[in-house]
Amino acid sequence: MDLLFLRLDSIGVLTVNEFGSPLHFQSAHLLPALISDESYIHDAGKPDKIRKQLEFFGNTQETNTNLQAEDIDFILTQNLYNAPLEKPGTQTGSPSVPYHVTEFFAWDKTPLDLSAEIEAVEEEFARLMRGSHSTENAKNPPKYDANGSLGTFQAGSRSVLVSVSKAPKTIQERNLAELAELAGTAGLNVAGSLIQRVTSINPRQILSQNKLAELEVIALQGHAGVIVFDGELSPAQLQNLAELTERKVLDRTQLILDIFAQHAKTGAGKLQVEMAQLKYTQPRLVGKNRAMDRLMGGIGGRGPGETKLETDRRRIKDRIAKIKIELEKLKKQRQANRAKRRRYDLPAAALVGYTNAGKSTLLNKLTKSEVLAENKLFATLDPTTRRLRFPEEHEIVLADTVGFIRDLPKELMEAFRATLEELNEADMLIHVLDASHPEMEQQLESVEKILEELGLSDIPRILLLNKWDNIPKNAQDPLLERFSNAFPVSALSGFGLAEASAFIEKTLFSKNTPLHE
Ligand SMILES: Nc1nc2c(ncn2[C@@H]2O[C@H](COP(=O)(O)OP(=O)(O)OP(=O)(O)O)[C@@H](O)[C@H]2O)c(=O)[nH]1
Ligand SMILES: [Mg+2]
Repeated sequence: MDLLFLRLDSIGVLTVNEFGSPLHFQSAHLLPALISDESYIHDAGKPDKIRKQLEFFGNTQETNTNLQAEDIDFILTQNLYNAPLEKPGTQTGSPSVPYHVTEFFAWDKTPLDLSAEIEAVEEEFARLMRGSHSTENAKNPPKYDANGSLGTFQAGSRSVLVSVSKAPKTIQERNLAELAELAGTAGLNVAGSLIQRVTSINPRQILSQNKLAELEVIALQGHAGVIVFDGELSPAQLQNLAELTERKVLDRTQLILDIFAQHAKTGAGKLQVEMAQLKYTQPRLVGKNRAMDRLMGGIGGRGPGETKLETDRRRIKDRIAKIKIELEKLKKQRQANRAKRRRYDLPAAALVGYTNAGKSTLLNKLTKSEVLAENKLFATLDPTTRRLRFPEEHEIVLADTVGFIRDLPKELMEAFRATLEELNEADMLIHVLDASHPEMEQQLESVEKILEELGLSDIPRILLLNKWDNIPKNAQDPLLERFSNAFPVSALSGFGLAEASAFIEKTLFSKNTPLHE
């Protein structure tokens, strides 16, 4: 840990006799880790050796490394030991741990030429870290990245996912599974994960020193340049992390914002996402600025970093003001479009639901169109409307909308309120639920909560249990009993759509339901 955090080239231990004369010497340095997934297989024989080594040095735990018993266990279970421990002094071609410990030398036989070895190791580090975090900024300068920790990352970057929460481990695991999907959609590879259950969240320090050390080791092993936290990091937490790790730190909100930025197609969509990103970045720049104040204080000047931050902040403010005006214009346009539609007096239905539930697939199937539908979160960002013709000359406008997600970041909620405003005008909401998803109950709940927050609970609604083709026969009846008003459908195969459409048509065209006031 000290090699890692204090950036030491090497740590050496010298034992002395009762008169203070040197006896033995042993040293250790970090290695560029080459860990494959298989190397996590536990080998019961070796951990004892590390324990013995630690015991040999007696007080190593307290004075040298602050290692707690818990950390040692962690290191042992993560197989942080290597072949050289067995045959001291020999370095195997592909080490399974990121450090190397030399053999014990009698002091008078110690070969103390470390510099050549360190130089070689550093070269190797530089070579292996290419494509990891060290070159991230140089190749792809992020737009609003004033401190190296906010902003974009390169596609294909390796990441470690972290959950720190009061929730039980099973829930944290579930949330990390969704975070992994988000990370994959954003273009990150997942190299590892870390879960910590806490009794309360520290508003300044999201991870304890020990856990942060674990995280660094996992990231080092997995060559991960990006760390993604589930949930939202406060400016202070982010700032502290940025001081302690050189890796790019993202939280769930930033990840979602990034996906939105990648997927937005229309002018309005892009502006809305940019606005949300700016609003999220702004307070976090201020936070970092204070750290910079403190750092610069020592040499008594205002550093170039700070000046840059100030211009960055001013630019962000200007940009937000400009975007606001643009969005206002677009809103007027949309209102005009809606007014035009109303003149034709076509009833409107909107597809709503959790992201990836199958809304776009359903729109395509019902209206024989080809809007983008794919196995990605937030494939749809820009609302698309299509006409849907029923038998008997009945025609409606069907709108596809952006998918919902649990704990939708409030910046996004605000940004998309304008788009979702269209939902207010809908005469009917078609709630598409992925009935085959292991989290379907939670997804249903999230969607209903968001609909309520948007003030849409009163609009007539139909619930579709989509992806019915994925539901095993014996699970079908219990589902139909549980959701007695819902329609089982498959947007992919078309199963159940005739019944569902008939119900939609009846709701929209029955004389008793006033559609337009
Ligand atoms: N097996 C099965 N897969 C489906 C069905 N409907 C949709 N899918 C798949 O689910 C994935 C997501 O579908 P989309 O239509 O893009 O979902 P969406 O709700 O529009 O998602 P976002 O726009 O990302 O919020 C795609 O890979 C679809 O092929 C279905 O009835 N059965
Ligand atoms: Mg979609």
